Amino acid sequence: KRDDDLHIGGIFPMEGEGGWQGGQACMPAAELALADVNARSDLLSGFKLLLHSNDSKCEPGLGASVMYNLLYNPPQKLLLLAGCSTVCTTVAEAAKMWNLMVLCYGASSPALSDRARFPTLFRTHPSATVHNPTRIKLMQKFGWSRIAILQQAEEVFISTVEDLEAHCKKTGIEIVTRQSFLSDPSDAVRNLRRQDARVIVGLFYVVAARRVLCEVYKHKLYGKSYVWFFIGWYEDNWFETNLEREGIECTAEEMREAAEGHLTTEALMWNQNSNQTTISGMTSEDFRFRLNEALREAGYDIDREKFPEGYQEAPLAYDAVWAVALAFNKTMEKLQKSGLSLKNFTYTNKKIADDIYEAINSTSFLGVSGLVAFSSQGDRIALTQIEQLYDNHYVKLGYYDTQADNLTWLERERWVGGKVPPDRTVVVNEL
Ligand SMILES: CC1(C)CO[C@@H](CC(=O)O)CN1
Repeated sequence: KRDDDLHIGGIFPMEGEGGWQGGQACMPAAELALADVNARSDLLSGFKLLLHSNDSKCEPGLGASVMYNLLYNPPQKLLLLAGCSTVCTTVAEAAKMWNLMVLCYGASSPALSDRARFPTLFRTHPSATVHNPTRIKLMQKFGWSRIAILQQAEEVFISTVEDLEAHCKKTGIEIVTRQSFLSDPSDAVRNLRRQDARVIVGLFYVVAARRVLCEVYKHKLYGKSYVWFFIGWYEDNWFETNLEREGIECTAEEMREAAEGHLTTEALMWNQNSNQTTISGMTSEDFRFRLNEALREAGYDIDREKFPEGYQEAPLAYDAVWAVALAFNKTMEKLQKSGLSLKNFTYTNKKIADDIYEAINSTSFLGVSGLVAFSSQGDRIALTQIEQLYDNHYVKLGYYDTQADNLTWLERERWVGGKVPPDRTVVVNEL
């Protein structure tokens, strides 16, 4: 039987200047998944899944024009894959006009968790708010009920802080001060000292993080009386690189001293149980091996750690294609009962769109990024990981499963002063 083709559009940030150019590793990962699902005789039998890709440079404007090209040029597309929060916002807001599902493999903005604005959006990349229940869990574990927030004035951090404040209200954690800055954090950090902040959650991109850390050093807002929560997806030695280039006035030694002991939270994007076989038949380490092969062929010097952007998120793109293939497979079976197939889909056919929506909404499989399942708002349900920096390297402290409220703790934490820093000045009454 001639192979019929099912077409999907792919919008990948590849060669842009700003933002996240994660398509560099995510597009090869998506192509690996495409080859794998098409090789499966038990999936989409009689059909081949084809991906038509273009570069958005992580620019919403270019992303929109790429989307229109994909939609107004044959063959008709059944669904769109996209990356970058800004591009996903634009694409997902428009896609509903064509009854198209949008699967985002690289979008962390909390604003996307909005079914009113984005009725057809799903994402294998967790929202930035996934860190918040983990932060709260750690505060409760260490008895911190008085915290401060320091954030960069960027949309993703503003909406993450709003979600964190809601969690704090619910759990009786007092926020003594919330300081924000555009690009120079010096006043904000000085205000933290004035408010006697001791447990501080920091939300900013990595360049701003280096500026913050140097101010923290200058104001001595570190050491045995302070606990900092930073974001865990900066590169490992972020606090001692690019200091000259970015005009950081602290030395690498001073930055290391200020960074000692800080905690980080991040969403898990690679299945931790590296010998667990996933739906593709691979373990996440098998996937890493094949991805590295593909990236070497694309010219990246993997063996000298020259990874392309998006390497961390590559499993999310790989699993996004599997989620599409499984959803299409489920939809085909359903349509077959009424003598139809996905070939009957048109941009005005809401009925088939609803079938595809329902199929994605009920997704649940073990991918290379872990269990793939979505919340009612289309958000990826993900585990988070907690690490601590000491002796200049990150040590895994544990994992948190928000759904099950289950904290796996490895008892490896170490505190500069030898005990858990208190969240406020402790007055010792001389007896
Ligand atoms: C963890 C990170 C770096 C957060 O930003 C995502 C990109 C975006 O949200 O635009 C990619 N993954």
